[in-house]
Amino acid sequence: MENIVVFGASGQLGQCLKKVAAIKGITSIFFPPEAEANILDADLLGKVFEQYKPTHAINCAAYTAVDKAEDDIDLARKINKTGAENLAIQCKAHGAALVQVSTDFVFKGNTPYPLVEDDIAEPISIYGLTKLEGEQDVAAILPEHYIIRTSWLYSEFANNFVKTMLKLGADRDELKIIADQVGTPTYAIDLASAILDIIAAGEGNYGIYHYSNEGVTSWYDFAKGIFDISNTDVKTYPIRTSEYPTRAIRPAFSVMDKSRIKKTFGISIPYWRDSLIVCIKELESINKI
Ligand SMILES: NC(=O)C1=CN([C@@H]2O[C@H](COP(=O)(O)OP(=O)(O)OC[C@H]3O[C@@H](n4cnc5c(N)ncnc54)[C@H](OP(=O)(O)O)[C@@H]3O)[C@@H](O)[C@H]2O)C=CC1
Ligand SMILES: Cc1cn([C@H]2C[C@H](O)[C@@H](COP(=O)(O)OP(=O)(O)O[C@H]3O[C@@H](C)C(=O)[C@@H](O)[C@H]3O)O2)c(=O)[nH]c1=O
Repeated sequence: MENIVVFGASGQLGQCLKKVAAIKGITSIFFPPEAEANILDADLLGKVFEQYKPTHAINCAAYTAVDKAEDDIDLARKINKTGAENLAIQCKAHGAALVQVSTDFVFKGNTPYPLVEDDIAEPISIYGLTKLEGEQDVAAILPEHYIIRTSWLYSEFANNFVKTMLKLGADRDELKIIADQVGTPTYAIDLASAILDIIAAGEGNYGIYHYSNEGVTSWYDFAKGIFDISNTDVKTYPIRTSEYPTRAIRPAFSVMDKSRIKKTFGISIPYWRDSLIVCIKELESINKI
């Protein structure tokens, strides 16, 4: 019987896991708050593992402020690398497997094809680099790992591109959005469901996996989809990356090939626009209350 502990429980994916676990009727899953389960505090982690005796830990804790990380390297590295390493050490000591969530930003973003798990990771940002370091530490310490790289996460919870666009769309007459960065959005509820299904399968098959929704889009077309589905009336202009300077460089192309996760675990993945419709309906029903 699986016994799961989620770290980073109050973040976007942590909250999605809580919602999906309740829908699936999973009761042996625990969401200790950061004060009780800080991944930088080895003693605290030891106590959490003693208390819950997990068969699986899911690491949703991360430093995700991509631009800020460029100037906050030490903290980004502590959380994304050392925190992951701490969890892998605890899992090893207590016989648990670890789901380590990672990102498309470990790639440079210059391939002419969807990225497979064995493609060379060459991060171009501090966030991407520290996430890759976290992956490498986990893999070196703990063979019983699932490293799941995902991209462009959004949901009804926490901060994300969908919620930012809905807010900006309501406040402004026009928006300029990058059209030459291409990838795939991922509804964090779909990812949470896939993670819980992988754990429930209980068949090992450890390793690196790519997971996003199906399809390909740009940030511009993603925004157009958000405004179309939510009936938001705002003028949008497609722009180049060079016209929207940011502190961190982002990959131009980070579409991931999901064949491995689909084949290994028999997971079917929704098309990105279909999931976006579900999320916006969810947001609309929350806002009505
Ligand atoms: N968001 C995205 O677009 C994408 C995210 N990912 C990856 O998915 C995973 C989940 O991301 P998401 O849920 O969106 O991120 P969030 O930023 O929403 O959540 C991360 C959570 O980790 C918490 N945290 C930070 N430091 C610690 C710590 N020392 N101990 C315990 N918790 C801590 C944060 O708390 P606080 O807010 O207090 O700092 C926050 O609640 C991450 O691994 C991320 O790298 C991958 C691709 C895309
Ligand atoms: C707000 C805004 C953003 N953009 C662009 C900037 C950027 O290239 C893109 C997305 O911006 P954001 O800052 O919302 O997203 P960003 O933080 O870059 O998203 C990334 O987060 C990390 C955690 C990941 O792991 C990645 O997979 C990815 O989801 O949209 C515009 O072009 N116009 C705008 O008005």
